Amino acid sequence: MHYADLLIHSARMMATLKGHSDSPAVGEKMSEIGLIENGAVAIREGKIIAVGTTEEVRKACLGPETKEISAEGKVVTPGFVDPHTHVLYGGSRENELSLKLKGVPYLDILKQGGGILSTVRSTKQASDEEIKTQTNRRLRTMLSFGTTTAEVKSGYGLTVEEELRALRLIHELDKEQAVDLVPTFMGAHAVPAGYSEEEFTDYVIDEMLPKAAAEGLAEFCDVFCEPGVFSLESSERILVKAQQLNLKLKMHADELESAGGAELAAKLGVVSADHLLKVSEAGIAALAQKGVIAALLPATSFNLAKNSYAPAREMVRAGVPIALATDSNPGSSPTESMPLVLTIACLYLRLTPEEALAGATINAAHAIGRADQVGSLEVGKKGDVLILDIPNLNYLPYHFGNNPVEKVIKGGKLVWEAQA
Ligand SMILES: N=CN[C@@H](CCC(=O)O)C(=O)O
Ligand SMILES: [Zn+2]
Repeated sequence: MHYADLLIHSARMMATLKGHSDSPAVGEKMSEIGLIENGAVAIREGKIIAVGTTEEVRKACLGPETKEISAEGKVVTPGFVDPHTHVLYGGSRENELSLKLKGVPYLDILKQGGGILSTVRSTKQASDEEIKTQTNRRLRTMLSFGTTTAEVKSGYGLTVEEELRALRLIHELDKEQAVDLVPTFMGAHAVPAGYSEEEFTDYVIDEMLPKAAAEGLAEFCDVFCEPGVFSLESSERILVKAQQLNLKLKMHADELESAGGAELAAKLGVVSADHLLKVSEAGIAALAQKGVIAALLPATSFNLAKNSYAPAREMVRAGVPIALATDSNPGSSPTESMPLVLTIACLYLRLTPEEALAGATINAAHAIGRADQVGSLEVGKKGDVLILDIPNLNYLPYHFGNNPVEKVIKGGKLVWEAQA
């Protein structure tokens, strides 16, 4: 055994999330978070080389050059994985708050040329540098709230050039800052003026997807499948084409209306179906049967302020793997905070803190094809570790609206620390 570069020790409680890397945690297994009291984790050259009690890990890998960090009295977890974000954009949409408070529905704002289409305009107007500066600030906030890996979608371009630009910027940002980014192509995010849904679907299939795939710019393809945006039929056509181009699939499904989105997700065998507020019983059964991950976005439900949340308990009972994400975007979820998502997930999705943590780490890693690298504290994985300044796991969702993160370690390096 080699000596560690970094050894984090004496954690009052360390949640390793071990044992779920081959397949996502489902049902009762979502509560098995691999707790170790007085836990320690050792990292060398960016990767985890030992996990166990402080005594065991010190004995195995403490060397003369090893840097040590004490987590005494604190909780240690893997870095959060945020598997659904739209964090790359220009501008903001706080002007839509008053419309929302007057009761104007989200899709009506879009139909009037606002919503997503308003962000498409502000993104187009912004230079590459402006978009990167704004997105970097958001990514830094995500990091400060413990997110070490995040999926990021295009979808505020809606032309070939603008969608490719977004994907290129995601690649550049991935290299330039600490949060690891997984790029998703989402040209089918809204239908711009001047197109029918069918015409724009053809454009996505014939022009956008082949170019995005040819440049190797995206790992996943996602579609906003919702009556009034992209129908089941259009969504299926787009996703089938994406699959032919070797992209992995995701779907925004059954968010605002129950319309067979989950059933289509299961039929296509997508990696994750996201939102699912209005998923049908048959849809839940189909997701469970196909092992499709339900990526739930409770901060979006909270922010849409309609008292409507995904039926998470039914999904856990049915054996659907649950992941949690911020959905960070300028309209339906302008937040970067996974701890806030965990609180809303416990209070309104009725997940236990253990289930919520599994959803925000290992199952989230599965939802973006990274479970071999992140999402748990296990030998061989990236040294992405959080030290949370809380005495136990219940405290994480319990004390809401603040930041419980004391230190963020990414690839064995301290990349963020709370002010003393
Ligand atoms: N629902 C569709 N897309 C995003 C919202 C994007 C926006 O409003 O800008 C979502 O997942 O909530
Ligand atoms: Zn989304």
